[in-house]
Amino acid sequence: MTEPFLQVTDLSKRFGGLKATNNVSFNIARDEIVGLIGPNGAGKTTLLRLITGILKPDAGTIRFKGKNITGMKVWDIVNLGIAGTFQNMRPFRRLPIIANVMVSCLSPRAMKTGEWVKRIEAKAMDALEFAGISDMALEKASTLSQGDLKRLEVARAIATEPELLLLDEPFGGLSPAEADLMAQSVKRLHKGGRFGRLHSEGPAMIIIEHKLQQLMRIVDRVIVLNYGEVLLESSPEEVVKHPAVIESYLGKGDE
Ligand SMILES: Nc1ncnc2c1ncn2[C@@H]1O[C@H](COP(=O)(O)OP(=O)(O)OP(=O)(O)O)[C@@H](O)[C@H]1O
Repeated sequence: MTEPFLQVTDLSKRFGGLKATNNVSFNIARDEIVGLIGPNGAGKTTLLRLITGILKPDAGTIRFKGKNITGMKVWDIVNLGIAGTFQNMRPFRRLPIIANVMVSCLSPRAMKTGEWVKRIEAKAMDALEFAGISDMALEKASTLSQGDLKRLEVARAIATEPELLLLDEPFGGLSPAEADLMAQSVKRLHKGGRFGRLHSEGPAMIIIEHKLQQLMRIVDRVIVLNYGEVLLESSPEEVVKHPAVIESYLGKGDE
């Protein structure tokens, strides 16, 4: 039997007495886009941070392409092909926006031997173009709005040419029209191909998002978290109909 692409088993993480992630198990297939939803504080961001190695779990395992990556360093996990964007965005604020993306292009995974700075710059520019902020490339990252910081994070993540992309609220801070465009771009990226000099293998994706309208249009499956546990795992159509989801999540309105 072939190993699942990503396999999370009995994952738990506590912060003091709080069980932020409680015995969470799920698999992701190579060709999937999966939505991760749930009320504020349900443990969504914690779960993605555990997968990328920013946080270490107290218990459980994470396997990627058959390899146990539990507790590995972030940089090593990036090099295996997992990249993420996170709410707590910390760019190099004094550097130009394009330099922030060039740093990602310099990861051993993304950089081909003998590549010249000009080529890396061109690749970073393509990533910025994909994210819709190439016109601001030479401005300092400190000048970016919240919404544009999000786009910078997307550009930085895709510049590593990941096989698994973890997006934390990619539509946050964007207007409905901008969110629609970003959703289309995300879907296009998932299909894979060339974006200028950037090659996309068509990454599998896990997307945290409160803007369900845009999210449900692009995902194959949805995992609903509540109090750190998996409440439900189903198709978008089933999830939006589920009484527990309507009560605990949709009832509060599609923000
Ligand atoms: N570093 C930390 N130290 C202590 N508590 C934390 C830490 N990170 C998260 N928590 C707590 O863990 C719980 C889960 O937080 P998390 O950010 O994962 O939820 P979330 O589902 O992503 O929420 P939101 O939709 O608001 O972003 C929350 O109660 C949060 O306060």
